Amino acid sequence: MPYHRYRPAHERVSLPGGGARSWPSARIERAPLWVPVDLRDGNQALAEPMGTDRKRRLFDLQVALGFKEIEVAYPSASRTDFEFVRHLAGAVQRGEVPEDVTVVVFTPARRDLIERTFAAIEGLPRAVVHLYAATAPVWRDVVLGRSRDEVRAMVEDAARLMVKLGGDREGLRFQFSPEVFNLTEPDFVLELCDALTGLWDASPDRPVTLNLPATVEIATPNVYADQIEYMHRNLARRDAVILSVHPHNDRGTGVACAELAVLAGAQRVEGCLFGNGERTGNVDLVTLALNLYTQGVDPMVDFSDIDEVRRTVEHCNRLPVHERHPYGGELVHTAFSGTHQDAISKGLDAHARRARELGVPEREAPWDVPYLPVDPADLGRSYEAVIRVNSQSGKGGVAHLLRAHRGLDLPRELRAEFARVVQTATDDSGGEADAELLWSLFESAYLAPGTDGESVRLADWRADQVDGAAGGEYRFVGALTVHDRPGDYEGTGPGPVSAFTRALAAAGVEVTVLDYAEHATSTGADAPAAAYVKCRVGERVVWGAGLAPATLTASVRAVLSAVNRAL
Ligand SMILES: CC(=O)SCCNC(=O)CCNC(=O)[C@H](O)C(C)(C)COP(=O)(O)OP(=O)(O)OC[C@H]1O[C@@H](n2cnc3c(N)ncnc32)[C@H](O)[C@@H]1OP(=O)(O)O
Ligand SMILES: CC(C)C(=O)C(=O)O
Ligand SMILES: [Mg+2]
Repeated sequence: MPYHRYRPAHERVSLPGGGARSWPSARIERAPLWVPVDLRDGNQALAEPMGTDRKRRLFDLQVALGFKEIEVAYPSASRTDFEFVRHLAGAVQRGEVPEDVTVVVFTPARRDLIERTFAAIEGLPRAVVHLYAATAPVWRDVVLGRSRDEVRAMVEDAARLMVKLGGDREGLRFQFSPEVFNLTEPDFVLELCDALTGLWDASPDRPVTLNLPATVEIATPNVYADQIEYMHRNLARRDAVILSVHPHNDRGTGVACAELAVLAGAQRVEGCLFGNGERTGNVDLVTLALNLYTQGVDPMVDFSDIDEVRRTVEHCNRLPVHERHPYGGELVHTAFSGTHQDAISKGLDAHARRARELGVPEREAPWDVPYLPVDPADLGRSYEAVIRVNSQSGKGGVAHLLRAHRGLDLPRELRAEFARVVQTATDDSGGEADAELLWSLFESAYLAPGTDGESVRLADWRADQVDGAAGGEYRFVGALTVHDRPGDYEGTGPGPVSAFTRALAAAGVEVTVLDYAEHATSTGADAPAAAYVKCRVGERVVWGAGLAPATLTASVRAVLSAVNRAL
């Protein structure tokens, strides 16, 4: 590959002065103003741009999520976009849009298109008109065919026209974007921006938004941060400027660029939900907002039902969101691998314990679960999808699913034994074992072992405490069929299980119970019981399990399960 055709960023952009920068040691302690541009920048990148219905649906979603400034259209681009702004003007007048929400419309620096833009916002009580012009050298030379002075004249003419068309209108503000800011000479951007804030008479009461796009990413995020900090420190009328950024994602570092830009002084970030947009997309506002959230900072937008947000965005864009997309992708809270599942399962248990100790609901307890940077429940996700089992999984994940879906809390050794059963099945199928499949594997391995011709069958049994016996001796009496030879047998022992093993011994089946556990499978007096026993049957050591309404029956079934598995 001819890499020598490309030049490193430092040969293409350089900052005057260099040196002092404060962003590396800054922290983000509050959310910037997020401005979704899905309905303009995102929309212009779709094969089938949105019509009024889809645009309105996305707009309503953005309002519901809490965005306060929303770029809604490029009204001079198409009838569809123009009509959408007219539609919104009607909606605002009918009181369908909250009063603290402002719409932004986008225009190039061309007289006819600016006039059309102002016609679109007629009757809107609050709006931002966003002017853009290409300012970077290659764009000046190749696209516009204008010198720096000519570009400045073009931008100033456009800005004056905007003042003429709406300068004294209450509720109207202006915004400027020097296109491909990150490739433009810093002194030229400064010159243009200062000219515009002067021409538009920016004041703290009526600030101008200066939006500095990384239209095409070309460098590592620290370079963008330096460029933003340079503007932050050198802009005139700084207190009358809302410093905004607009990263794209060509190098896959749009999120990093936006975060470093905020550290460097940006107050406003434009982007799209789940990162739709030109080429590799605009920066993803969902990721940015939730990155803040998971640092304990109020993101000022609400993603507590992230799947609904994703579905709506997918519907409106007619584009899928990748399964691995940060925070919102189908699979991002799911672990398939054994050691991750084990850690998550232990982490969730520890979290529940911590909440109990603190006396707070689990949703309020501090979050510290391995491999899960955010509590899926905070995003409206259930824990069910967190752990999924395939051939890469181990006992932790298998045990977690059986507990979550069937209330079975297997003893540690049994987990390992059953995990091997599951591993064989998933290796054979090459696929996933969902909760249903796990249950049927458990049933056939433990609850009905050898059903087609069980070696030992039990019918008509009872286990009673022997009256007056010291220490509460038990007698077990039952009809046992061993290798198709039926007979009535009995045995006594200090507990019902040992009494049963003696009856088995009388029938010729030597069983020693090595370990035993039992529990209710849910809460409540009627909860079915589960019992697990580890037995030596002849030369073999195996686990058995039993489920029944009563603990005693579950225990007897567990021994029988072990015996049949061994034989
Ligand atoms: C980085 C960004 O996202 S910028 C936004 C890009 N978005 C879009 O382009 C979507 C909507 N665009 C459109 O519908 C059309 O391009 C229109 C209606 C704006 C203009 O259409 P047309 O008049 O047919 O022009 P065309 O689409 O070919 O655009 C190129 C022209 O715009 C000029 N131009 C490009 N940017 C600007 C600007 N910011 N201000 C003024 N003129 C500009 C180019 O120099 C070129 O002019 P030329 O024809 O004299 O060489
Ligand atoms: C803000 C505008 C000009 C834009 O979409 C970009 O530069 O990417
Ligand atoms: Mg853009």
